[in-house]
This record gives sequence, structure tokens and C-alpha cells, in this order.
Amino acid sequence: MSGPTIDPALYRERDVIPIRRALVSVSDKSGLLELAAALVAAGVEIVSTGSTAKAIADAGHPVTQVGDLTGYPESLDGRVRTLHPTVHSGLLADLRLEDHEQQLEQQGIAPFELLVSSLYPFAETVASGAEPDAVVEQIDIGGPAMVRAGAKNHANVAVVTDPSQYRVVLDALAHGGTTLAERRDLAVAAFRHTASYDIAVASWLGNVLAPDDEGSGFPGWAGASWERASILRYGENSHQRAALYTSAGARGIAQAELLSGKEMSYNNYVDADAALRAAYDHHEPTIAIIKHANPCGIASADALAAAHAAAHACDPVSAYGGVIAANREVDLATAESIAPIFTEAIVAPGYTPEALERLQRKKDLRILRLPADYARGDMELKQLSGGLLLQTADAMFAPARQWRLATGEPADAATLADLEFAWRAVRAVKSNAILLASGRASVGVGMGQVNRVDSCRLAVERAGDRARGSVAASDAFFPFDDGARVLFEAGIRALVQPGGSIRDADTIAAAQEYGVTMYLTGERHFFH
Ligand SMILES: NC(=O)c1ncn([C@@H]2O[C@H](COP(=O)(O)O)[C@@H](O)[C@H]2O)c1NC=O
Repeated sequence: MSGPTIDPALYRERDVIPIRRALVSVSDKSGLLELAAALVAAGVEIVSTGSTAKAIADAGHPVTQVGDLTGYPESLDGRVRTLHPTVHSGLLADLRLEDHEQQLEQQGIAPFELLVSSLYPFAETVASGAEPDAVVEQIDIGGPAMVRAGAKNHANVAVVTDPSQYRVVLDALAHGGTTLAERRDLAVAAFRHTASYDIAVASWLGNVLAPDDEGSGFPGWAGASWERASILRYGENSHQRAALYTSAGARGIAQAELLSGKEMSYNNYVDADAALRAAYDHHEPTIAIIKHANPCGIASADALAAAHAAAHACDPVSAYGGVIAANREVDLATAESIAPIFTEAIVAPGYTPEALERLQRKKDLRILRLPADYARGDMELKQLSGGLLLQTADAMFAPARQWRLATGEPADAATLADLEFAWRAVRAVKSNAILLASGRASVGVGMGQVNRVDSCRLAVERAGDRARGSVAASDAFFPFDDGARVLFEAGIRALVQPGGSIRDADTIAAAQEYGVTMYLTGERHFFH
């Protein structure tokens, strides 16, 4: 099977095409009257639909109703308006071909050189919580049909789908018409626009109206639309190329505002996202310092500056060149604490003017602002060779009051606060993860090891003398008592871990042996 083929020799060249006739059908009326006035002033005939035509006519401009053009009334509550051969022939005739030109003449149809469209606000209607029938009514049919027709026929027709593109039309009117290059660019944007629109429609149908997820929450098809936001200097390594893509309406690190400093790199984005995950998760003023996507220091305190000092003290060697996240507005005291340390980037919900001024003196420091209520998203995506894994985000968190005391004396309030801090902090550490804490500050972190014993050794080694009297959290259970014994031997006084190993009794017995209090949370927090 194939589509029609046309002899290439029949195509006549067309580059700059003057605009003589425009079809205007827009839901978003912003900028419409200025555009209409410019079109009319340039002698362009405007054909338009219902309320678009009314707005243009009310402003005193001449306009032809699409029903007068087609001889067929707008019907079925607007479901059929521009869906007519007169309209679509005017959009689809390829005037590079003599034959198409003759056919239009025979049928008495005039071509359009411009289509101005904006589709029914489908996504906005879904977001408003409207009833299914109301949402369905906002699935634009005639609009995308016209947009696709005009964009296919970009050799002859310019298509604009957003008021931000009206500037191209105004410039074209001033310069004798649209160029082929402009029409091609507009066609690319037009097809991306209708593709994104249909992804939204297909997603709503499959997710909400008629879910085909068998109750799993994972529909039979997943579509997404990403726009390139920036081209990065390079990727994870300098020989890798990279770009940042964002999706409409998202509110994450990709949307953070860069207030000052060098442009963000690929690794900066990865680390800043990890920093957010670590710091914004806490309720008290908290600082997380990230290196290679892992916290090398994380601390909460009553004041943010104290949190930074404590987070930095965890591992000052690793903190060099780190990325910092703060979950509170950065004040001058915090800025003063951060400024002497070489830092790649900082992200926070805000900065006092003095703090910003202080940090901006470090010309290379990337200073980012992202509101505290940023959205990490309900779903996490991980690309595989040939596929994609989707999972719900790790949003579960068992607070101390839900833990089970497995052995030892119940912890006092301060110890419990440290344990809860450690339990919250350890879930931002790559597995296998062990985090030692004291005074709501990490003092030793063991991360990313292929066995838990090594993570325990690493955490204890990093903590040094500070291990004695600290508390520990483990992101998953201890399969044997060997890892926990490393912690007990180093002198920790309390441990929180999920529990659930068939050898839990061995670890509990070891804790008893060392007189260590141990709580079981019943939930684990692997993070890879
Ligand atoms: N049914 C049709 O033939 C049709 N033709 C154009 N539209 C849409 O009607 C809207 C404009 O309508 P109005 O000019 O009445 O505001 C545009 O979003 C346009 O994409 C249509 N509506 C929906 O499919």
C-alpha cells in the first residue's frame, strides 16, 4: 500500500507567498484584534468561525463567516463548522501544481495562504475537573484537521497555532509574504502542537474515561511530550552531548529559575535534583550537600546557617565542589557560611536580598530558585535499553510513632528526633545506604555499596570518632548481623531499620549484646 505519487518535474517553485486570504479560528482570543487589524490594513480577506468572527466584526473589521463560505451552517453545537471541502480544498491545494490550481478554479474555491488557529482548551478543561461530557466536547476536531492540512501544505500555507507566533505574520505582512523557510518552521511547530494535543486526549481517555490499566494505575499506553529547553555544553562527560527537555506544566528542577552564575551543566542538574530530594523532604530548616547524586552532608537545625555548618562538617573534603539545596529562604548568615566553600550550585525557595548579594559575588556559583512546593511528580521514569520503567514515587514515610521497638530501652526524645532525622535522610542516599547522625546532622554516610557490611564500614570510617554515641539508619534490612555489628562495635547507641529479614533475630540478639536500642519501621527505602 502506498499514498499517491506525483512526478517531481511537475512542481513549480514557490518561496515568498503574499498573504491574500486568511482563515482565522481561535479559542484563545489574545492578540486577535491586533492581528486582525494588521491583516485588514494589508488588504487580507478574513474568513472566520463563530465567536472569532464576531470579535473581529465587533472591532469594526470586515470578516466572512465560514458558513457563508461553505453554504453550510455551523451545526451540531459547533461540531461541524470548518469540516467542509471548500475550507479544506483552500488549505490543501498545492499551487505548485498546475492541476491543483485548475481544480480550484473549476470549483470556484479561493486558496488560503494563512491559517490562524488555537484549539479548544482541552487540557485546561480536564484540569478544571469538568464532567466527562464537558471534557469530550472540548476535544477539538475541526481545528486539528485544519492545522494538519495547512501544515502538510506548508509549501503554500503558513499555519500559526499560538499568539506568540503572530509576530511572524506581522513581519510577513511588512515584507511581502511568508518565506518557505518560515512556513516549514511553522509546520514543524504545528504538527508538534497537534501531536501534544492528541497525547493529552489519548491519555485522558485511557487514564480517566475508560481506564485500560486493569486496576494497576498503569494504562496500556503512555505518551509524553517534551520540549527542548536548552542545549547543555556537554553531558555527563565532555565527549557526550546533552540537552534539557521539559514538559508543559511541570514544576521541578528543570523549571528552577537561574538567578545568577554560569549556565547549568548536565551533572549540575542531576545533583541539584538529588539535593532537592534530600533537603526539601524535611520539615525543619535543612541543608543537603550533594556530590555525584549522593548526600555528603545533610543536617536540620533551628536556623539554616547552623544546618549548613553541620552538613558541611559531616564531610568537608567531599563537600568541595558540591551542590547545595536549602529548604528555606537563604539568609545572610547562611550565605556567609556557604560563600567560603567552593560550590557548584545552590537551590532554595528564595534568598534575602543581602544573601543574594553575598552569593552573587561568587560569579560562577549557579544560584537557583525553586518554590518549596515544587512537584517531584507522582511517577518516576527510568530508561532501559529498549524500554522504560515506571513506578510510583517513594512518597511513603513511617514516622517514629509507627515504629516497633525490637530491643533496648525506648529512646528519649532527642535520640528519637535523631533517629527520625536519620530515617528521613537515609532515603536520599543511594543503596545500599547507611547514615549515622548526631544532633539532627549526618556524621557518616555509607552509600552505593554492593553489600550492606561495606556501607556500614564506610559510614563508620567517615564518621571517625563521631560514630560513638551517634544513631544509625539503614535503608533496608540487615540480611545478616555482620553489618549491624560493625555499627555496634563503633559505638552507635540506637539503630532504625526496616526489619523483615529471616535472620532479624540474629541482628536483634547482637543489638542486645551491645545494649543498643533498635527500632523496626516495616518499610524500606531502596534508592538506585
Ligand atoms: N468543528 C469544526 O469544524 C471546527 N472548526 C474549528 N473549530 C474550533 O473552533 C474554535 C473557534 O471557535 P469560535 O471562533 O467560535 O471561538 C477553534 O478552537 C477551532 O479549532 C471547530 N470545532 C471543533 O471541532
